Amino acid sequence: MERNILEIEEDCPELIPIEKEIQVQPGQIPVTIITGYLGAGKTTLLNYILTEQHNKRIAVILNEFGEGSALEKSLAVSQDGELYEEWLELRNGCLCCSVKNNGLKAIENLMQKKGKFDYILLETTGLADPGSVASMFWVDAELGTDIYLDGIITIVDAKYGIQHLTEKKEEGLVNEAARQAALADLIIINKTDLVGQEEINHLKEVVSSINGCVQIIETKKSRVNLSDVLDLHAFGGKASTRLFEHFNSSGETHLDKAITTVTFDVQGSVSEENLNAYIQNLLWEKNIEDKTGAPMNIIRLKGIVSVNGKSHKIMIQGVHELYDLEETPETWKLGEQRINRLIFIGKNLDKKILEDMFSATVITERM
Ligand SMILES: Nc1nc2c(ncn2[C@@H]2O[C@H](COP(=O)(O)OP(=O)(O)OP(=O)(O)O)[C@@H](O)[C@H]2O)c(=O)[nH]1
Ligand SMILES: [Zn+2]
Repeated sequence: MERNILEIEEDCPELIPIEKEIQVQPGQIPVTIITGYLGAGKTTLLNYILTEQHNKRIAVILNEFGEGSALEKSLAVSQDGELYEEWLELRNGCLCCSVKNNGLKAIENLMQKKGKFDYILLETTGLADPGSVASMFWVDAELGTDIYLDGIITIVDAKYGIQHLTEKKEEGLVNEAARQAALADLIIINKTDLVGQEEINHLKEVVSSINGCVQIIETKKSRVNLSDVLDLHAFGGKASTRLFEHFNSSGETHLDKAITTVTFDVQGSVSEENLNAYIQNLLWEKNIEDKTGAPMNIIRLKGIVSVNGKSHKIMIQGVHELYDLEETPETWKLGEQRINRLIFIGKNLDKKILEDMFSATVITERM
């Protein structure tokens, strides 16, 4: 069954940042990961930002070694072996360098120029799993004191996006494009000059069927408003979030075997121990199965929960096997219903099973 996009948007609980800047450590620099399939327009976006006048000091790490593409670009880089380590200072205050790997080394080098920039944009290779890049910022404590992950932006080619997103892979292999869409906090449908509005709308439906809670914008030549792409605070990490009040999940999934989004609301307060066990069974043990016996595979997990005995709302953030329970600055108000809201994006998800198992972690109806 086809769902219309407006409906999907209404269905989605949004994680809305409040008091945006408050929790960020002074001096911590946000990093946004720019991902998207080969040739979707990542470098175009970053070049656009590098050449626009915007009064921001942005450090941009370009991936000039797009695997399987841009042969001449990679030749140019390899001619001068060290070139990719070199940071170029541009007239509009931006810094730029190009790298041939996932760019983390470049970030480490960049941190020696601390004070010269306020924001980092990192392009991944077209076939990269942005989740594993994002994970580095979580597990690398040293990086983590200097920078925080602001969000993952996925660029989708308006013309070839559907083909990339729906391409069948051999059993056990992931569809890279679909994974990139699943992990996105913002999706940019680029190259809209190449197709009609009807095709764009169809692509939006496919994108929404994978990631039901993502904001989507349309661009030509990756031209965006900077304010649309920066400071998303998608991981909340150091920022506080709350979930949007309206929430009517249909939780319907229609593309069999494909990546889908499941959301639900459960009332009460959970036991922290049981909650951890629930998440770990899902993310680590992968021993929770759908009705057909296929293990659920969670790519992205977000939520706000009420943990028994805690006055503050707790935020859950997960990417692949990594997850965090973090206390937000927001407290549960006196008499406020304690509603736990969860969003799962992944494969073989069964809403009823996920919800029932979550409900089993609830130990008090209210406090
Ligand atoms: N028609 C059209 N072409 C575009 C648009 N945006 C980018 N392109 C072209 O698409 C090609 C690929 O763009 P890039 O920005 O290099 O794509 P990328 O995602 O960085 O590619 P890789 O790093 O190789 O994966 C370039 O030739 C761009 O000029 C657009 O909106 N419309
Ligand atoms: Zn590129």
